[in-house]
Amino acid sequence: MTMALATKRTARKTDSTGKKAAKNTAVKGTGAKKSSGKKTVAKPEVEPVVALDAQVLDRLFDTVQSRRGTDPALSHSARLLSRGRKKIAQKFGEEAVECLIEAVAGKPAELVSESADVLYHLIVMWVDAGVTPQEVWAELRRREAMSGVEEKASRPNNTGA
Ligand SMILES: N=c1c2ncn([C@@H]3O[C@H](COP(=O)(O)OP(=O)(O)OP(=O)(O)O)[C@@H](O)[C@H]3O)c2ncn1[C@@H]1O[C@H](COP(=O)(O)O)[C@@H](O)[C@H]1O
Repeated sequence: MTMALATKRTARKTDSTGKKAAKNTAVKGTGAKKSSGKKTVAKPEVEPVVALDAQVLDRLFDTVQSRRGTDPALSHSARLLSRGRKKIAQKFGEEAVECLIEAVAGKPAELVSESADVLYHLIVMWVDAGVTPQEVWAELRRREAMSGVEEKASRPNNTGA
C-alpha cells in the first residue's frame, strides 16, 4: 500500500499545484483587459502535462513484462504474477472498486490516483493472460469508426436490451 499512498499524495499535490497555476495564469493572462468592459478568459501559458506522455501504458507494460519470473522480494509485479491468475484478477477488482468509490464520492484527485492503480493492475492482468497493449489499442481504433450504439447492435446475440 506504500506506493498507493505515495501516489495519492503526489496526485493531490499535483492537483492543488495545477489549480494554483491555472489561477495565476488567469490573473496574469494577456487577454484579461479591463478597459473593454468585457470579461475575457485568459489563455493558459503552460501546456497540459498529459499531452507529453501518451505512451506511458506501453512502457508500463514492458516494465511489468520484464519483471515476470524475477525476485518477488524486489518487484511488486513479480510478486503479483507469481501469485497466479485468480489473485491478479482479485487485486484488479479491488482496485476497480476503490476507483468507483472515489468517483461516486466526487473526489477527482483520489480518482486520478485510483485510476492509476486500476491501469497498473489491468496491465499485470494483460501480462499474465498474454494480451498485448497493441491488441487493445487496435480494438479501440476499430471502435473509433462507429458509435457505441452501433457497436452494441453489431454484437452477436444482441437482444436489443
Ligand atoms: N504503477 C505501479 C503500481 N501501482 C500500485 N502498485 C503496487 O500495488 C500495491 C497495492 O497495494 P495492496 O496493499 O493493495 O496490495 P498488496 O501489497 O499485494 O497486498 P495484499 O494483496 O497482500 O493484501 C502497492 O503496494 C504498490 O506496490 C504498483 N506497483 C508498481 N507499479 C509500476 O510498476 C513498475 C514496476 O514495479 P515493480 O514490479 O515493483 O518493480 C513501477 O516502476 C511502477 O511504474
